[in-house]
Amino acid sequence: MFFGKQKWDPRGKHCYVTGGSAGLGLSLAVLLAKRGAHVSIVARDEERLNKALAQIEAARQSPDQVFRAYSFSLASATEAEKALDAVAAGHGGRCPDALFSCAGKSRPGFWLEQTEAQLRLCMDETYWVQAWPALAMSKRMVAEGVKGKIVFTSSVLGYFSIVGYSPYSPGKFAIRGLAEALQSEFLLYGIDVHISFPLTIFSPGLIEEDKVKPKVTLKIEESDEGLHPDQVAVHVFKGVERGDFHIAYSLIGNVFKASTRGSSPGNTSLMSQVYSFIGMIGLPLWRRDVDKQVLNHKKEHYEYLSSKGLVSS
Ligand SMILES: NC(=O)C1=CN([C@@H]2O[C@H](COP(=O)(O)OP(=O)(O)OC[C@H]3O[C@@H](n4cnc5c(N)ncnc54)[C@H](OP(=O)(O)O)[C@@H]3O)[C@@H](O)[C@H]2O)C=CC1
Ligand SMILES: CCCCCCCCCCCCCCCC(=O)[C@@H](N)CO
Repeated sequence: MFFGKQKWDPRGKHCYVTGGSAGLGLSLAVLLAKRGAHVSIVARDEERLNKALAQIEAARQSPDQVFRAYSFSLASATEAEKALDAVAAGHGGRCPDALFSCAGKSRPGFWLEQTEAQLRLCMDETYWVQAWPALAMSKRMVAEGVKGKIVFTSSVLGYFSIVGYSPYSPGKFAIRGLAEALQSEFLLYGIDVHISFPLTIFSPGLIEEDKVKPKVTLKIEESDEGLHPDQVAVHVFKGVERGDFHIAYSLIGNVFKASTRGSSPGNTSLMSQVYSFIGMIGLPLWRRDVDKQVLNHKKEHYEYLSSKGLVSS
C-alpha cells in the first residue's frame, strides 16, 4: 500500500501455534504454512498432532520451511516453558517470531452445578493455558531482542456473556484484561499484542461442548450462524496482517467490539462509530429477547434443579 502501514508478512518467520492440532489453531497453522512461515504446533494428544502435522506439510511452499509438532500441556508455567524450549530448539535455540495462542476449551453448564475443582480447571483451560505460554514467550523475546507478535484468542464471550457460560467467560474476559495490559507494556519492547474475539467456530471442540451445553444456551446461540475454522483463521490472520489490536469479524462481532472496547487502541475509525451506533439501537433489543428466552426456560429449569436435588420439589 502506498501511504498505508506495511502489512505483516509471515514468510520466513517462525510461528508458534498453541492448540495447533485442531480447530482454529490447526487452520491458522495451515494458513501460515501456505504463507511461507515455519510452523511449530503444541497440544497434548500426539495422534492428533501427527495428523495435523501431515496437513501442515501438505501446505508446504518451499523445501526450506520447518514444520514441527510437540506434545505438552500448557496449563502450567513449567510445562509452558518446556514447550517453548522444545519449539525454540527446533530453530537453533532461537525464540519464535510470533505466538498464536489458540489453545482452550469450553465446558458450559449452570453455575449452581459448579464445584471448586471444576471452576479452577475451567480457568486453567481458558486463561492460564494462554497466559503461561505468553509469559514464557515474552521473557524470551525480550532477552533475545526478538520484536515479534503475541496473538491471544478470546471469544465474543470475552465481551459479554449469557446463561451457561459462567465456567468459560471469566477466563475469556481475563485474557482480554491481560492483552490490554501487555499491549501497553510491550510498547517498551516492540512486541505487538493482538487479541481475537471469534463467534461460533465449527471445530472439534464445539462438537464436544455442545454435548453438555444447556438447551437454553444452544437456543440463544441459534442467531449466530457460525463459521468453519478455516474461515475464522483467515479473519484472524487478516487482522494480524493489518495490525489490529482487537480482532473481530462479521457484523455481529464488529458491533460487540465497537460497543465494548472503550479506550482500547484503534477504536476511532468511522466504521467503528457506525458499528457502535448499530449496537446502541440493536443490542438492547437483542438483550431483551435473550432475557425473555431465559425466563421462558424458568419452569423447565426448576424441574431440572429438582431432578438434581438442588431444590426441593
Ligand atoms: N469453537 C468455538 O465456537 C469458539 C472457540 N473459541 C476459542 O478459540 C480457540 C480454539 O477453539 P477451537 O477451534 O474450538 O478448538 P478445539 O477445541 O477444536 O481445539 C483446541 C486445541 O487446543 C489444544 N489444547 C486444549 N487444551 C490444551 C492444553 N491444556 N494444553 C495444550 N493444548 C491444549 C487441543 O489439543 P489437545 O486437547 O490434544 O491438547 C487442540 O489442539 C479456543 O481458545 C476457544 O476457546 C472462541 C470463540 C468460539
Ligand atoms: C445487533 C446485535 C445482534 C446480536 C446477535 C448476537 C448473537 C450472539 C449469540 C452468542 C454467540 C456465542 C458464541 C460463542 C462462541 C464461544 O466462545 C463458544 N462456542 C465457546 O467455545
